[in-house]
Amino acid sequence: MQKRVPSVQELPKRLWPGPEENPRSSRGRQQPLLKSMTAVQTLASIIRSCYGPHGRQKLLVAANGETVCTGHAAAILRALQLEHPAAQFVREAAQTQVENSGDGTAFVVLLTEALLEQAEHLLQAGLPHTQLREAYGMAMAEVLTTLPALAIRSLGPLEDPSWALHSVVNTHSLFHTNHLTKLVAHVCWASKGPDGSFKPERIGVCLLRGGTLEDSCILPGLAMSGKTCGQMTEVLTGARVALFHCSFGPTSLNAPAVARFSSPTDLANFRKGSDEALERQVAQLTTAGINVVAVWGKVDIKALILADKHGIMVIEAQSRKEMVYLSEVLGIPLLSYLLPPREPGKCKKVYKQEVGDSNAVVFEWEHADAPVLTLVLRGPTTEGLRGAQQAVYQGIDAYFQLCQDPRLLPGAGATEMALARMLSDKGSKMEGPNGPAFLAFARALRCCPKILAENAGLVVSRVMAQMNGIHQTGNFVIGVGAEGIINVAQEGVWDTLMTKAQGFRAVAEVVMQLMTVDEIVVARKTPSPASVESKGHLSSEKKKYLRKY
Ligand SMILES: Nc1ncnc2c1ncn2[C@@H]1O[C@H](COP(=O)(O)OP(=O)(O)OP(=O)(O)O)[C@@H](O)[C@H]1O
Repeated sequence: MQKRVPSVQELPKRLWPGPEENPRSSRGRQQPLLKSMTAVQTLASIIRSCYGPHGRQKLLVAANGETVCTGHAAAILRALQLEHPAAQFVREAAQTQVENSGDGTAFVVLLTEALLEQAEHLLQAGLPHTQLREAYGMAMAEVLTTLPALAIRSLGPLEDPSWALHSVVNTHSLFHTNHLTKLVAHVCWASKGPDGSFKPERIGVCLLRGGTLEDSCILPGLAMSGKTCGQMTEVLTGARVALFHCSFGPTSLNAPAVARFSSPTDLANFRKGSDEALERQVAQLTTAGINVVAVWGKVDIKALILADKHGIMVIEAQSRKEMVYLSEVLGIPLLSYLLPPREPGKCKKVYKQEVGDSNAVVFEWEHADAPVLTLVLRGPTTEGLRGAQQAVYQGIDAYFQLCQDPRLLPGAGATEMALARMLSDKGSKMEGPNGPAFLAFARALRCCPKILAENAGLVVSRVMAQMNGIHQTGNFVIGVGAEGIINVAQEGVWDTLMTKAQGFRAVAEVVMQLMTVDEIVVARKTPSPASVESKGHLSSEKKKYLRKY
């Protein structure tokens, strides 16, 4: 039977009657028309409590066993093992957002959910998919056109960026945020090239356990956590580096040979032989011009004595990630045998640096593309340091965005509220199905300030009513603070225009796509037809392996 499309006059009536007057409402609630609705709602319910500066943190244990305490949506999404394809799809969009702009992950997930919820409501009321998509597309275009007009501040080319980065760095950090924001601003500013260009890869971030976040500092070049082992603690000119992820000592225990001894002389000869081999290996490094060796593994005392004899500086690294990064910067491989690399990694100098009671090793280069500064983060726990590291990366990414487009929007939900007001004004004057769709879009946008208020423990209805009242007067710098509504311009809460615009585009793409899906069919790995047929259950097996959500 063909579905009847409601007339233009009929649709608004269907959208706003009481529950008893809407014959489809109760039926619709049991069976969502948008098949991705439940999965997206579940995903959003995980992220919701982390949104904004009063959001909660999650203690995550990733699949590799690494623990991190974070409120960053990107880290939470990364740790989730999602099975539902729609949830995976939303996660991918949110991850693309964070890869492109470093921020706005939660925004993408939460606004997607809110828009789908509103779309579901309109579909239940009988609005055809095609018309809904078209109207949502028009509303999104209005949002993207209006957005630049709301950007009332911009970062000057010679201005200290601390004020602009404060809310980005501050959102998920618990302590000493001013100090951290100042460090991020300083490191970004000072690493700019002579032509004023800014490259995030010119900044290193090093985590050093010990002290507090207040003890964090900036070092020149690339600093890594680790200690120098022998007498050589610095190479101040022409450093030639080799990197190893094996022990710095006799040939690895993984070697296939098994030594068999029948007398003490055999043992003495074997020892002499392996000592000679080790001496040859260290001498080979010197011949290849290596004078600095960084090792992700144990440092053997005999090998260290030989290294000292040959004037090689030996560094015992403490983080594999830092070794991988160093290998990328130097352009040399991480070797698993004690052999010289084909080409040594070159840098100007390498030296030991004490930071409080911890040790770091600094690499400095002369060429322009190498890291020029490292922000060294201090703190008592690795989990806390990882959270601070994420805040630092978000700050660096935000500065990168501001170098491309310096415009900033009022934060704390003020921009979303202003856009909602604009769409409501337009929608209420529109004829036909576009009107309800614009109003639904506006309701979805209000989810952002609503969640901020919820997470701050405020009375949501009161805050929203106050905010709405002031926005109606044309004052669009009113957002949600810790104790109620705030003037974001006075409080200095800003979001970058680029991040917000990219976020809206990402949401548009996901929502439009998910609205077209009428069924989600997942093909499971099927057993071979022979084995299934032999059991005589082909049809039921087929059903089992072709699962519908
Ligand atoms: N001090 C503050 N007071 C009020 N609102 C703030 C403050 N700092 C940040 N915000 C607001 O919090 C919102 C951003 O929250 P959050 O950082 O949790 O979301 P996100 O950027 O989408 O996600 P993520 O940072 O996890 O990628 C923005 O609207 C921002 O303006």
